[in-house]
Amino acid sequence: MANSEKHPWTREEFEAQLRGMERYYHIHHPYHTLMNEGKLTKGQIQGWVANRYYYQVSIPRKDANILANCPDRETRAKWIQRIMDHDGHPGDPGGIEAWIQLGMAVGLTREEITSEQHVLPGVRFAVDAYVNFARQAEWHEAASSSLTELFAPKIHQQRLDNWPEHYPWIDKDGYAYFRKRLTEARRDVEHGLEITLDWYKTREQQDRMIKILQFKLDVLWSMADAMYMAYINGMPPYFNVGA
Ligand SMILES: O=C(O)c1cc(C(=O)O)c2c(n1)C(=O)C(=O)c1cc(C(=O)O)[nH]c1-2
Repeated sequence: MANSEKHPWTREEFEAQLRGMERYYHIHHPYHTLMNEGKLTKGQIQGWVANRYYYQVSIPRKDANILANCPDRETRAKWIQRIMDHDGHPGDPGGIEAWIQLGMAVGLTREEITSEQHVLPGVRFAVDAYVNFARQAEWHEAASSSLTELFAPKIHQQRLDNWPEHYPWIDKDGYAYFRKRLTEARRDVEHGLEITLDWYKTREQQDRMIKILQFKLDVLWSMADAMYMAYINGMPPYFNVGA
């Protein structure tokens, strides 16, 4: 049956389909399962934190692209909060600073983190693909691509629950980022879902949204693949050709 002949999903069915995509979330990537089971070395944890920094600094640029393409004032007034969450505002140093604190808690220096010297090309390409998608896509589509955040509170909570036991060498002050995201991600998801469930009406459009969410899941999975190759297989780019 062609897409156009299929019945559209109801709001509830559509939301259930989106939530069902959790099976492809990076929580299931071996880099993350090893991390959650306490099986990563200090260097492998440091590699993850240093690389994820590039995601952290790119998220507000992604959100600024969505704002730039959005003619709806009410949406912009809400969406701008995401930029402030990460970049900070008076009274809150912001998520990027909290991530740097996490980096220092795992033994990296501020300079090592902010210089992006450890960021792998594969991670950079994956994250840049997300920012570029937000720049070029119709704004509802770009906004809806944030919905991997549906699955994020669980992964942040797992880290808060398991890291102190598995990685006692990490300074507890470093965990503020994960705590901060628990509430922020839930609020983001509420707004993101509202936009998404209102926007995609026909089954063809809803199927397209599933593909957009898959793209975003691919971004996160590909980041973890690049880190697995470099830090677990010991095969960073050019490892075999010498300096
Ligand atoms: O640690 C994680 O696994 C994880 C995943 C995601 C995500 O699912 O995209 C985000 C975050 N963290 C996060 O902290 C964050 O601020 C965030 C913003 C967004 C987004 O797409 O706008 N995703 C995520």
